[in-house]
Amino acid sequence: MTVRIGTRASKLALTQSQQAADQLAAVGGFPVELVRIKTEGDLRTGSLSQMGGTGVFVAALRDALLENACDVAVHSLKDLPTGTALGLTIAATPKRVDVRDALCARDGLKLVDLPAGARVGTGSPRRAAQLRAARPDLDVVDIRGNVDTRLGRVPGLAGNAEDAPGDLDAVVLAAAGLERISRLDVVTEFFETDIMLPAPGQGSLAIECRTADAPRQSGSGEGSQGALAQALAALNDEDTRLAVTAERAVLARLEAGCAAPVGAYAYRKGSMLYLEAVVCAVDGSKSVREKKATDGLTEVGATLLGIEVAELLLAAGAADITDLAASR
Ligand SMILES: NCc1[nH]cc(CCC(=O)O)c1CC(=O)O
Repeated sequence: MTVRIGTRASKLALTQSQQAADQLAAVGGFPVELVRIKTEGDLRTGSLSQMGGTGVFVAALRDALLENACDVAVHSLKDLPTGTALGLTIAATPKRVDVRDALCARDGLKLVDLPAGARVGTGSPRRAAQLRAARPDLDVVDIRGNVDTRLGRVPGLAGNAEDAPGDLDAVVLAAAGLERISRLDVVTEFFETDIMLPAPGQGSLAIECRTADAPRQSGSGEGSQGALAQALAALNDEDTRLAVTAERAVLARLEAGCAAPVGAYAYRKGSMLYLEAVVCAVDGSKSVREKKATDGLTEVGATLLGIEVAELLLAAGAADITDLAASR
């Protein structure tokens, strides 16, 4: 048996798929190969909004799983819509890496050093809103493209000899993506979560497979599981699973679209799961922020925590300060 991992062809996707492949092969003892899946988002160059948002990247991989063109798909969890996919299961969330957003600026500048009017690029309304709240004098510019394209717009950060001049003073990217492609050298400041709450699921991967191949819940006879299911179970990190479950429950309860300016971060400490979430006005003028903890360290407990925090946000006026349904 060779396990086929379906992947997008971007550098970030290939890197994280290869890492998951190596780990699966190591714990499972079976051969693993990568299968490149072309997605609509890779083939077309138009705006993401016209294609239905980042979900298009995910949909092609899910189709490939259901059509048996691959056995496993590795997603960035923050790009996965909160709805479930019929016939598929998120079989593992490996231990999460750095959840923070990171400023990548010219000349080693930190946020406080950027001059008034400095042009800072991000395609994320969540990052734009929190940047503007911290520094209302910045010119936040909407950008898109893969990580290398974005870095290429800041002088000195492209990482190649024929460095383009660059039209931005800085960009904001997830530390996790930069870490995975070994480009943490471009970070000039890591934003702590009090300045910028990350996207729900940021820094975490979701390893998805057909439900028939997925590990069964404990208590239903582990010995009879297939080799793939056992290997997937070994890759799972339960604290990561609880945290991202709570974060994604906030999004789901808010019925927030993929471009809604919502941040959420949960983490387990001892016998408690802590969750903090924010909803912002995109212009940075207002935000509501709530936090809560639970000792219910189960999927259900984490989900209820997310729902409770979402309801606190709604009670505090979240729906009045921003268009929660915003998608692109
Ligand atoms: N939307 C793009 C995307 N999807 C996942 C990551 C990497 C970070 C992660 O895995 O959470 C990135 C790049 C970025 O936001 O800078």
